[in-house]
Amino acid sequence: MIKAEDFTDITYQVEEPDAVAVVTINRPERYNSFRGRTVDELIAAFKHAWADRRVASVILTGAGDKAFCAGGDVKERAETGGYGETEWGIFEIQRLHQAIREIPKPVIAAVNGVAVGGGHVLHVLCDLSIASETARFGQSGPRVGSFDAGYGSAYLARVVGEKRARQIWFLLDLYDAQTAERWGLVNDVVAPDALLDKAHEYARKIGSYSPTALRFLKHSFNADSDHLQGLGNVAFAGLDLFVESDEAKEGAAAFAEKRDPDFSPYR
Ligand SMILES: CC(C)(COP(=O)(O)OP(=O)(O)OC[C@H]1O[C@@H](n2cnc3c(N)ncnc32)[C@H](O)[C@@H]1OP(=O)(O)O)[C@@H](O)C(=O)NCCC(=O)NCCSC(=O)c1cc(O)c2ccccc2c1O
Repeated sequence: MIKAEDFTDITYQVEEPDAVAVVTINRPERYNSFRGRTVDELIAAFKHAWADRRVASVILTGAGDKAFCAGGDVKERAETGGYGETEWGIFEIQRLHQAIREIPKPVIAAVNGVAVGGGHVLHVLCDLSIASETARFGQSGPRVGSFDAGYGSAYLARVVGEKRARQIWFLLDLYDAQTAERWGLVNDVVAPDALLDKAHEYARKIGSYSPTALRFLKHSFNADSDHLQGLGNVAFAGLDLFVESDEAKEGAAAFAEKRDPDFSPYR
């Protein structure tokens, strides 16, 4: 497992007064999109936080004021056909989803900018989400030749309801923080410079409560939707094959070349 001092794509800090681990995706030049290395580091960070008795909750955020996370690094995918080197030679995004759900401590997303594609899925999987007033939310897979037919769609529908989830995935618009709050996609909306303070306020409260009670509650909330993991296994197996196709490659290439994709041959 990657040691915290070797992290290149994220930063990891334990802030003891609030008993919180702050995990920051640190690729602002790529809108904090993730490659394989980023995903490996995020998994390691959640394991560090899980094992550390000083930590009662985790804040997940992005560096800078533009992006929380723009999902998979589409430029890397367009250039290399994949998401780059990883520790085990596997792109372990599903393991990251599991780590966020299974760590027996609440995870708070502090959404500081765009949360799009796989980055939107990350915040949806967090236990709580706080948005900056400037945050924007949405999915983009069908525009760039991708989809998340596991938690990213089925669990999203539990959060916002079927119609809104289908709207998010079929229209691919971006929604502002106020709309996200109205839809129940985020718990709070605050001014950009108050975002981390609000996240720490949540963490401080959580840190004062019984960790065992919180652990049972988190597992209990999860139990009802844990079977979606199986759906995710099917979906990601399909996605691995789909991203190899000309149709999916057209989506990634169009994004990198700053043009509209032409999916008409694949109808
Ligand atoms: C995020 C945006 C809506 C922001 O739009 P805006 O107009 O504000 O900014 P720009 O478009 O000018 O972007 C600024 C700058 O950042 C670069 N950038 C943005 N997003 C990415 C990205 N995802 N990868 C790489 N680089 C990115 C952008 O190119 C600009 O750089 P310049 O050098 O040109 O200045 C908008 O940018 C946007 O729509 N971005 C793409 C969002 C997206 O499609 N994400 C990927 C979805 S697919 C995915 O997430 C995914 C997840 C998985 O878990 C998978 C698992 C297995 C296989 C595939 C998976 C997968 O595809």
